[in-house]
Amino acid sequence: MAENSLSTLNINSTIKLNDSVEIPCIGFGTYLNTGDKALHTVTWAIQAGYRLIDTAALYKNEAEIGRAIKKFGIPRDQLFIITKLWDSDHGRKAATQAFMNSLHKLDLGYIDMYLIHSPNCGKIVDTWRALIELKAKGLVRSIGVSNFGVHHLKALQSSFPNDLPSVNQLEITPYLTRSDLVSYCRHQGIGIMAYSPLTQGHMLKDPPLTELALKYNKSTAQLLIRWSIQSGFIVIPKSSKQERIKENINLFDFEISADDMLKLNALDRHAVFDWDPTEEPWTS
Ligand SMILES: NC(=O)C1=CN([C@@H]2O[C@H](COP(=O)(O)OP(=O)(O)OC[C@H]3O[C@@H](n4cnc5c(N)ncnc54)[C@H](OP(=O)(O)O)[C@@H]3O)[C@@H](O)[C@H]2O)C=CC1
Ligand SMILES: O=C1CO[C@H](CO)[C@@H](O)[C@@H]1O
Repeated sequence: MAENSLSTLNINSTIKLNDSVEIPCIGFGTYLNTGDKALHTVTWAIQAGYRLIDTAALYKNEAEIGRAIKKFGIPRDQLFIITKLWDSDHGRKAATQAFMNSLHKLDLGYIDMYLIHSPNCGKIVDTWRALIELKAKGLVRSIGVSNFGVHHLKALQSSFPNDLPSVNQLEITPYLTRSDLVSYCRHQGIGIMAYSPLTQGHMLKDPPLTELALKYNKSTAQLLIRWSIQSGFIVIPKSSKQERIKENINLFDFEISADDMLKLNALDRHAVFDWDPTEEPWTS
């Protein structure tokens, strides 16, 4: 996937995936936003203009997210809902059942994208077959993976050469650019979705970042999210606070220069702040 054309980027920009599904370039992450917090934050996110919501069975907030969306009353086809299959639910039957549970909890008619949360389970081939069937039945529009390394993708491709994942959701930031994996995904036409784009807060006061943010009169959080979008990634920042939720999508009025993109890329130090299953062995 090519880098985004800057002049055309706006809050409604989408990326066309290898299955022709159009996905918003920015979405709202929801890990740790549970119960009432999930209800309020998703409402604030939709009000602020987010149209993609990222959840997972693991996050235990699917029902609240579905309720918030229905209460808001936005037409279903204006939203893009992602949820994920957890590691304990692999295999054809278990994966199908887990999907149906998520579908039931969200209660939004269909799911836009279903991801295998990680390759840590050992039954990927059977699981992927189940996802292909769910897509064929029209219950999910797009299927993909998360935390897959190049060896996992190659193994999956050898069994399913005509059914590649539409995306690979990965932890990616200027501090963790994963250039080999990103380049492999690009060559295969697999979209890249950047999670933990704010380094989970850890690097937001890093001097090179604060210096650049000052130059653009933006926060370091905005600079990191904009870096992701300009890199051609779909990006899913999370916050539990209304002001930050607004701040994190208010980034279509500036553009990071090519030189500054290089400076940001040079911050790479393979800094992982979440987990990293991309390194795990493939077991099918
Ligand atoms: N597939 C996978 O394995 C994974 C997927 N994800 C997905 O990606 C999403 C985002 O990643 P996540 O790990 O949550 O981390 P993020 O990098 O999005 O960072 C979230 C942290 O940054 C803080 N924060 C948010 N906005 C600002 C701001 N403007 N200024 C200062 N601090 C800010 C938040 O605090 P506060 O809430 O107090 O604002 C929170 O502590 C997840 O919620 C989840 O949906 C994440 C990890 C793994
Ligand atoms: O999606 C996720 C999967 O699990 C991780 C921890 O084990 C979480 O941090 C994360 O948000």
